[in-house]
Amino acid sequence: MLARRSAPAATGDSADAFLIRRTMTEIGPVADKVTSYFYALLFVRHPELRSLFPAAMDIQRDRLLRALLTAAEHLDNARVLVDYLQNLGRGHRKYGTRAEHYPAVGECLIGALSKYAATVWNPETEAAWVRAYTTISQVMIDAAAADELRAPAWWQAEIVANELRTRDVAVLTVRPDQPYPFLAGQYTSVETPWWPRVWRHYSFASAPRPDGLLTFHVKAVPAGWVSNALTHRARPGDVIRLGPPTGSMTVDHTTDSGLLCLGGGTGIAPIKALVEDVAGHGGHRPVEVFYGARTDHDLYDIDTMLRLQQKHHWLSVRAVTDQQAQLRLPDAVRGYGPWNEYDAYLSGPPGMIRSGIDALRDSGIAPGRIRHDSVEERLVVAD
Ligand SMILES: NC(=O)C1=CN([C@@H]2O[C@H](COP(=O)(O)OP(=O)(O)OC[C@H]3O[C@@H](n4cnc5c(N)ncnc54)[C@H](O)[C@@H]3O)[C@@H](O)[C@H]2O)C=CC1
Repeated sequence: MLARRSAPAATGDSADAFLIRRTMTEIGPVADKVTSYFYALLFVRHPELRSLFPAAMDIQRDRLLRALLTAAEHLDNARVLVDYLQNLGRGHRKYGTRAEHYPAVGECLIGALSKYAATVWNPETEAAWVRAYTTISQVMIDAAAADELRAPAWWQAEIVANELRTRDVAVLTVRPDQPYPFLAGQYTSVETPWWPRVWRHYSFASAPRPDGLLTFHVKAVPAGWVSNALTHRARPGDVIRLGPPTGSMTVDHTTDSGLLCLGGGTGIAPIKALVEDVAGHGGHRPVEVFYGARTDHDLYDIDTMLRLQQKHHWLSVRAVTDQQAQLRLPDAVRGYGPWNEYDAYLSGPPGMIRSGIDALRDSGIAPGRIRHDSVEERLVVAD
């Protein structure tokens, strides 16, 4: 039990969850100020923690606070919360976060919240936040400690190839310095030597390979420091750092259901990994891939996908370009089917994921069978 369940029963929330949501409603309109004040407090009171964060804090934005608030929001949903926090705790090892840092963060979080939620702040609210933060941090600390026994905090990986496929999309191949176990469909965080402590997410573009190499598809986006460095600057021999693998967009090998996969732009990367994964398990199920891009030229991986289609009778690949179809990827999928016997996998820009979910539900796929990475996480994938 993560939070005490008592009144107020009207919302189904525990008393703590109610007080926490009330604080969050209050700070919602001034979240930017809360974030700035929180970091100001943290770095003034605990200057030794400054080196854990990137030099330019505008890149960091509100990631830490947002993670804490996401956790607080799910206070009454123990299963979701514990999974989320364990992942977060493991992921924090690569930043150099240690157990003794957590109380400092908690104290500054409460300092920032009490200042900006002053009208609803009282001793009960403060006590609720202290309880919630104590639980949150303990789950993270325990998960980090357990992970320490079985995996490094980060991996170093040497770039062995950087193949520019279009003006702004590169396919990177890297060799981790030690075995890197992951599942097809997952993603990781990447730090380049040029922007220390700035981490960005990328999906694995291949299923685990016998040679241990990993591949990523990176699109250089405007003002994207990491993506531009990886696309245009990284050369064979350069060494990047990788965080642990994460994400649940993986294939359920206990069933033989078909897979309906929508990959938009560089979102095709994990879809290609899923196809290889199905092939590696014998390919006893239909896989239908819809690969969307703005123009034909942007279908930078279509040759690979068509080669896979030629090789595997159970795989069908359809390219959909905005230009040619006059409609976007999710709408194109509505024209095929029926899909009600399929598990669906969505990967691409947040707008595509949102409208893709609607289109797939309309096509009769149960919500529980639609898999995609968190849109919020994905918002920081590309920059
Ligand atoms: N590099 C990687 O490993 C991964 C990247 N991603 C995400 O995929 C995205 C790829 O960006 P780009 O290549 O620039 O893709 P893009 O913006 O060119 O869009 C690709 C496709 O998505 C469709 N689409 C875009 N916005 C849509 C909307 N609002 N509604 C419906 N359909 C829409 C378009 O029709 C197009 O077919 C980024 O957001 C990135 O974060 C996702 C997973 C893995």
